[in-house]
Amino acid sequence: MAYLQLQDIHKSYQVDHQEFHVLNGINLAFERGEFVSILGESGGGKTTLMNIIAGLDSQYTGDVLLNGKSLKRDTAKELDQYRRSTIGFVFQSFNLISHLTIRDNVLVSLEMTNLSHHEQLQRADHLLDQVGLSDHKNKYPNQLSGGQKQRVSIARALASDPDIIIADEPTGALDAENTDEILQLLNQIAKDGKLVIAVTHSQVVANYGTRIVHLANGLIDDDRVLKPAYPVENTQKPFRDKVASSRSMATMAWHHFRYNLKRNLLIMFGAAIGIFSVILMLGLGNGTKGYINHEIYSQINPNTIQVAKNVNADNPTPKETRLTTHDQKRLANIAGVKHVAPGYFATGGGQLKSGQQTVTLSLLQTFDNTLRKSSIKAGHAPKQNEILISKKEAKQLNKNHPNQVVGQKVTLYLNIANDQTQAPQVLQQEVTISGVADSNNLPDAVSYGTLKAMHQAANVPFGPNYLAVDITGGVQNVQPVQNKIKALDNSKHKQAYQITGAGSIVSILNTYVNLAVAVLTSIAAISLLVSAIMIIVVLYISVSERTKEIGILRALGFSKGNIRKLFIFEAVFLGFFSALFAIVLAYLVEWGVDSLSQSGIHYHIMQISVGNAIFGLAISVIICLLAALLPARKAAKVDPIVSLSAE
Ligand SMILES: Nc1ncnc2c1ncn2[C@@H]1O[C@H](COP(=O)(O)OP(=O)(O)OP(=O)(O)O)[C@@H](O)[C@H]1O
Repeated sequence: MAYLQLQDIHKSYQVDHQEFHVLNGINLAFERGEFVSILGESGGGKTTLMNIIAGLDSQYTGDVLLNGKSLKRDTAKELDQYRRSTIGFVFQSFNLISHLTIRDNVLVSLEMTNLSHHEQLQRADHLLDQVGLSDHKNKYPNQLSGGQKQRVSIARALASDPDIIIADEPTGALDAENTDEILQLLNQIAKDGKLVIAVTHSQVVANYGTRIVHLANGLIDDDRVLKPAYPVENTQKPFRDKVASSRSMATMAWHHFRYNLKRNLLIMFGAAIGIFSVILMLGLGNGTKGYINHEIYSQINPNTIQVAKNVNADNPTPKETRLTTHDQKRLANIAGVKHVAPGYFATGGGQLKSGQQTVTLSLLQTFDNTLRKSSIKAGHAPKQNEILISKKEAKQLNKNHPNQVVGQKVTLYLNIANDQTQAPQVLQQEVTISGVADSNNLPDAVSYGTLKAMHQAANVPFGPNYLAVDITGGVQNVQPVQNKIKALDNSKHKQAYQITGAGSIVSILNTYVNLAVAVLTSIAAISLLVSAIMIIVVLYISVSERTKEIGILRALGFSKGNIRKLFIFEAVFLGFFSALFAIVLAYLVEWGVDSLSQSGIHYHIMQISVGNAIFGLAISVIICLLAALLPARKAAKVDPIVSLSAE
């Protein structure tokens, strides 16, 4: 049984609905140790036959047997494996990968072996030494002469220690001296026990080998043995072949990424703009939210909330809004509630009178923990028969020195509705101004005891119309407790209580800010779409530019999956570095904006979190991955025969 056998090979091409016969029944048998030259007229089908032997073309009739095993029924993966382990290619136009060094070109084949990286390097260096190129291993292909390039391609063909070397016009582009050197190398390969099949037009080349096969009209018309095949001693391979790992494909993609660095920098800059805008908007959202919360929380205590009775009526009577000790106990029993204090909010308003001056009070309530002591600019919190007033009202009493009103005696008039007599009534009490609040918007405040005494003195029923609920721990505990309070019901209402006071609007404000940030981020995200389209275009161009490289890799035994990964990895690098670029840019802008906002509003209005940066990175990589899917698929589908014959 011959080592390689071609049985009745027929091959035809369909051109304009016409069948064009190229091979009309080829029968040949080859042994290892032979150096066979295939001669024949141009267009006679020599390359077509080589592609069939190499497992690149499976659209033929007849069979190719290797050690008696048919290639015909092999799957695409099995044919990849056959090329990887059994076939080495030497092309007329060398077909080296231009962005890889000489050594890396040889290493490409070695990536598909089970040798360690160190052993791969050793073997690549040994092979380059064998072809006399050890001094050139760090050069790129365009820095070599034609003969040197062909020697690299021979070193690459030998890298995976294949049993068959297919050389298509190996000396076609070389002068006489280089031709002689290459023929000596090919002859040595045959002497080492491999089967060398060379397609040639040159009788000189043909005479160098051990056998000449002549092809005419798609048939073998002459098969001459010049000398016996070289003896084959050891056919045991020193290592095994394997599918190239993802790591190898990533390394290869990285080489190409670096080789095209200038172009990639421009693409990355374009892609980074979108990511940068998104990160910036998120940072601005954090800052704005933080600023609003900071402004509000510096005046009110977020850990104390005001809880009122839920009443449907538009003008509820005081009795309807009054909370009982039962309500107080119910709220105190909720997990996370530290303390519940009665509070009163004067819905009817009131006035302060001092001599001829009258100040209308916009808001009056009991001083409770919702109001921060730190918000008192002058004086102290109100005790019995004292009142804390806002800055605005203090200015009405003393325009030039508002803080000097502290200690001044005034008369407090309180408008109430007496729910026994159903008539409006005015309560009055002499009080001392205990302090001035550091804001125009904070309510005036008296102690609960003061209000209680005023009502009792006039014999009017009194009770809290809200409860100040202190919540343990940090601000994050507030929402869960609020939710629990909202879940409580009573005989009249599904929701027995409502949360009131300034604290309740913080979450509403935050919702608005979140909404605004989401809108701005979505607008910024449109530029991401533009980036994605740009990356798709760039990768498509890259696939077209690299069809030859894809063909070479497929001929060397890289699978379709490997080729897909090659492009996907390159896209991931693009996405990753674009995002890094965007993150650095965003932090620089944050630094600039913050120095301005610090001097203006004394607050970091731009707050890019690590989470925002990671989000930007993830989005960028995901977009590039998605953008790479179609081009990578196209690359994997490239027909190696077509791409290798491309000009
Ligand atoms: N994909 C294809 N579609 C149609 N015809 C093709 C295709 N590939 C090759 N042919 C034709 O098949 C014939 C054999 O081509 P092939 O390249 O095998 O010849 P060759 O003997 O290697 O020629 P040369 O010595 O000039 O390189 C040619 O006539 C060519 O035009």
